[in-house]
Amino acid sequence: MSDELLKLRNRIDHLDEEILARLSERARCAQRVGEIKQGNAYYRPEREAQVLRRLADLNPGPLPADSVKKIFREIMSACLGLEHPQKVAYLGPAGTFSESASRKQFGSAPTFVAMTTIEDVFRAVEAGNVNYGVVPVENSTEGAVSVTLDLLLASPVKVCGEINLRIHQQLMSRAEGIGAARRLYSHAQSLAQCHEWLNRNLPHLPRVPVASNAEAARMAAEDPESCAIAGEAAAELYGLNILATNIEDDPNNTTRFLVIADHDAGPSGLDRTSLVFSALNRPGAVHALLEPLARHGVDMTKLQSRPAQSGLWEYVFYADIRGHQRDAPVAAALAELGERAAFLKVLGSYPVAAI
Ligand SMILES: C=C(O[C@@H]1C=C(C(=O)O)C=C[C@H]1O)C(=O)O
Repeated sequence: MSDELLKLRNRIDHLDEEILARLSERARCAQRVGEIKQGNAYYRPEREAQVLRRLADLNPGPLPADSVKKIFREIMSACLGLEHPQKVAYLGPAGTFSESASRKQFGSAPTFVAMTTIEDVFRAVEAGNVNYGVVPVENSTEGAVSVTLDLLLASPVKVCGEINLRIHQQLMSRAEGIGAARRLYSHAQSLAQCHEWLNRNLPHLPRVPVASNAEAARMAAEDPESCAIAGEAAAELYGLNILATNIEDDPNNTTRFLVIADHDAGPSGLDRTSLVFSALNRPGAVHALLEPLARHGVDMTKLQSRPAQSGLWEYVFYADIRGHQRDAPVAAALAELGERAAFLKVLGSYPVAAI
C-alpha cells in the first residue's frame, strides 16, 4: 500500500472516532430531551425540518446537500428511537412507494407497519396502535387521492408533515435479461405511467395488472418467466435484478404524502397549513371565503373541491396555504374565513418538506 493511502486511511479512522464520540454525545442530549418531554409527542417534525435546513445551508461541501440531509435524517431517526421507539403505519404491502415515503420522512429506526387500505392507516392512528400514519394525498400526473381527502374530513387526526417522493419505475426480474419473459406484472397506474416506454421497448409483452407494485415484484420473484415494474425498494426486498431503470414516461412524476397523528407540528419558519371548508350555496360564496386570505397576504398553494357527502351538488374545498396557523396573518385570515364559512376545519400546520 502506498504511503499516502495508508496515511489517508489512518486519518479517516481517526475522524470516524471523533464523529462517533460526537454522535454519542448528541444521542445523550436527545435522551435527556426525551426525559424533559415526559410523554408528550417525542417526534417534532418542525425541529427536524429546522435541523435539516440549517445543515444544508451550512454545508461546506464536497458532499452534496442532499447527502448531508440523508445522513442527518438517519442520525435524528436513531436519536428519536432512543427517546422513545416509534411505530409508523403506511399503505402496504412492504416494498411500495408508501413505504419508501415513510422511510424518507422517519429514517429507519421506527417499526413500520404495512396496512391493507388507506382507511386502515387512519384507524390505526385514531386507535393509538401506531404513533404516525403515512397516506398518499396527490400525484402529479394522476391527481388527488379522494379516499384520503374524504377520510381527512371525517377523522379527528391532524396533519403533522408532508413528504414529496419522486416516483421512479424500474423493470425487474429474477433473470438477468428480458429475453425469456412471457408476461409483465405491475399495478395498473404504473403500467399507465410507463406506457410509452413499454410501447417502444416491449410492445409484444402481455401486461398483467395486479394489486400493487410490490405484489408484482413478489409474483416476478416466484415466476422466472415474468418481469415486473415496481420501485427500487421492491427489487431489493424480493432480490430481483433491475433490467431497466427509471422507465416512467414523465421524469417529474411525484407523489405527495401526508403524515397523520394525534397532533400537528409547531412553527418551523417555513410551514404549510391544510384546511377543509364548505361554502354556502349562493353566488360569490367561494370568492368571499378566499378574500380574507388574499387581503392578509396568505398564499394558497392548493385548492381542490370534492362533492360533500351530505347533499347533492354541495361541495367541500381542500386548501393548502403557506404559513403556520399561529403566524399572525394566517391566524387573522383563518378567523375571518371561519366566520364566513358554513364549516371550517384546520387539518394541521406542518413544515414544508425539508428532504
Ligand atoms: C431531540 C429531539 O427529539 C427528536 C429528535 C431530534 C433530533 O435528533 O435532532 C429532533 C426532533 C425530535 O423529533 C428534540 O425534540 O429536540
